[in-house]
Amino acid sequence: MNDVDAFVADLRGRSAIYWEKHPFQQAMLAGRLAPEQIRGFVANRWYYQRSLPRKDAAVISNCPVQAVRRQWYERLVYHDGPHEGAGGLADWLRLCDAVGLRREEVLEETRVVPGVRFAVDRYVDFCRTAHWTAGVASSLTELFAPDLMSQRVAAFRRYYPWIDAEGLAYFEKRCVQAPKEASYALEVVMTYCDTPERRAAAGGALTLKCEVLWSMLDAIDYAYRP
Ligand SMILES: O=C(O)c1cc(C(=O)O)c2c(n1)C(=O)C(=O)c1cc(C(=O)O)[nH]c1-2
Repeated sequence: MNDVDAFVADLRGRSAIYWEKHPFQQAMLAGRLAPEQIRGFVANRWYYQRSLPRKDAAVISNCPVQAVRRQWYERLVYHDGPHEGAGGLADWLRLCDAVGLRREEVLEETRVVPGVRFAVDRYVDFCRTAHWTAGVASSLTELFAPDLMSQRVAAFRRYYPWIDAEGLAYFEKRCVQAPKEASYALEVVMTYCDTPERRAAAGGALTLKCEVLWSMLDAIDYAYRP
C-alpha cells in the first residue's frame, strides 16, 4: 500500500466511530423512537443544518486555492438555496413541518439543547481556526453518510407512517449530493495534505467531526428520554 492509499484507508477507518453506530440512531433505524424523540432530533438538527453554510464560508475564507473556493462555494449555495423557499435549509424546514413541529419553535430554537449548540459551535469554530485542509477533511463524515441516509429514509417510511413522506425530500436529495461532495473533498485532501503533519491533522479533524455528531446524539438522546 502506498502512502496515499494508507492515508485514505486511515480516514475511512473513522466509520467505526460514525454516528450511525450511536444507540439513538440505531433506535431510530429500528423504529423504536416515539414521535417526540423524532421531533427532538429534527428540531435540534436544524441548528446543525443552519450552521453548515457558515462553516463552509469559514473553509472558503481560509482557502488560498481559487479552484477549491469555487467548488466549495457550491456547498454553501446548496444549503442557502438560490432564493427563499429553495435549497437544503428550506427542505429541512419542510421535514420539520412533516414531523409536526411548528415553524416558530424551530426558528426560535427553543428545543435546541445546550449540548447540541456546544457541539455544532465547536465544528464551526474548528473550521474557522484550523488549517483549511483540516476544515475540508472534517466534512469527510459524508463518506459514511449516504448509506445511513438511505436506511433512514426506508425506516421513516416503514416505521413512522405518521410522517408525511414529502418531508423526506431533504434526505432523498442528500443521498445523491453527499457522495459527490465527499469524493471532491477526498480528492482535495489527497492532493493538498502532502506532508505527514497535514495528513495527521486531517485524520484528527475527521475524528473531531465524528465526536461532534456523536455528542449531538448524546445530548438529544438524554433530553428526549421518554
Ligand atoms: O443525515 C446525516 O446523517 C448527515 C450526515 C452528515 C455528516 O456526516 O456530516 C451530513 C449530512 N447529513 C447532511 O445532510 C449535510 O448536508 C452535511 C454537510 C456536512 C458537512 O460536514 O459539510 N455533513 C453533512
